[in-house]
Amino acid sequence: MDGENKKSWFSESSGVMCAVESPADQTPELISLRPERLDEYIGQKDAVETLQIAIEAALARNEALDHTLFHGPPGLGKTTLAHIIANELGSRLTVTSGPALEKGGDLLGLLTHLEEKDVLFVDEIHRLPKTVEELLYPAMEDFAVDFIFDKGMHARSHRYRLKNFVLVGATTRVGLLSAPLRDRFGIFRNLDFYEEPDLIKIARRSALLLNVEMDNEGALELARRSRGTPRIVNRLLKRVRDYAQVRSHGRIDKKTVSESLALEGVDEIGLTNQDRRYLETIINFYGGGPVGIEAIAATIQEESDTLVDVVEPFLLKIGFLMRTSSGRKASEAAYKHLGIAYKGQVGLL
Ligand SMILES: Nc1ncnc2c1ncn2[C@@H]1O[C@H](COP(=O)(O)OP(=O)(O)OP(=O)(O)O)[C@@H](O)[C@H]1O
Repeated sequence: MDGENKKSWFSESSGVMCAVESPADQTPELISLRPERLDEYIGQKDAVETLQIAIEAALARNEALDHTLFHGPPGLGKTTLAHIIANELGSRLTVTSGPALEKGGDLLGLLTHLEEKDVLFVDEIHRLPKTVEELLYPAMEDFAVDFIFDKGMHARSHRYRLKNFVLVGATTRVGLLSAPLRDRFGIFRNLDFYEEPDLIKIARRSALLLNVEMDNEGALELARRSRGTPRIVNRLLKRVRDYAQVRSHGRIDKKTVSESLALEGVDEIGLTNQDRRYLETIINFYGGGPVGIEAIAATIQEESDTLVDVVEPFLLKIGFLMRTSSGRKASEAAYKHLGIAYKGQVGLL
């Protein structure tokens, strides 16, 4: 395959779109803010150390890395780590996602194209259809897939050997993964929200790459408003950069961050209009809760999956939300932040 253009690849048989990248030919505009090596990756110390050891050992033994699963809220760096793993191994990366693999043939098309030690990244792996997931079991465990010909008493099976590839899975809902799939991952890491010092480092690194000047207070203010999430740091940084360029002197400081993010509806602790609407719904419509997620979703006309994956994890992390067996409840801290008088638990009034 040397010398061939390996940037993208389509499974013609199944029509599944996927991207294949080798370390040398990743599209620069897509990954410009993305760390490419483990030593550039900021934070998540335990996960990084586990990977460092596993990758070094696999390279020394000239073996494929164990299959690896990353779980945690969106935007914390799961996809970035999949790219880094491929870079560190010097392997090609094939990118797909659970919902894109509708039929067994879609997955087979990908698996049979993988070379020795290639990395297959499956995002949203919890959304793989059951039939496709079952094909993955022997592929992960024995590096083989079984084709069944004919039916009933004439049924015959043929085992097709695959190259020793590395599966990297990512999910925001680890609880939805079946036990057989979960158990086939040798490395299993949770990514948690980032602490302020790491978010500041990410903001500084991205500002440097975007060639924009930012002072210490500006970086701190941006970090505080980024919901512990690198993707949000980068997104807000681009908005602040625009604002600084057009309305200010081009330099990012505390004032430009506060003013520009106020326009975006992002408050001083990073809550967005959507977060506030979610909390206000629980408090104003449902007396503070407990209330079921479907009722909240219907009231604010949002997908319940979006609320569970995107909105709730950070509100739970900062203690504004409680998930009880009878439903969601807003905490006293949430009332205080929103400036609403707290009357204690409804049931106790
Ligand atoms: N540790 C990190 N250091 C620096 N930048 C990071 C780090 N983690 C993530 N980023 C930045 O945040 C962006 C989002 O990361 P990424 O796409 O890997 O998140 P994700 O967890 O895979 O999210 P999703 O599951 O929603 O795709 C990346 O483009 C990258 O620039």
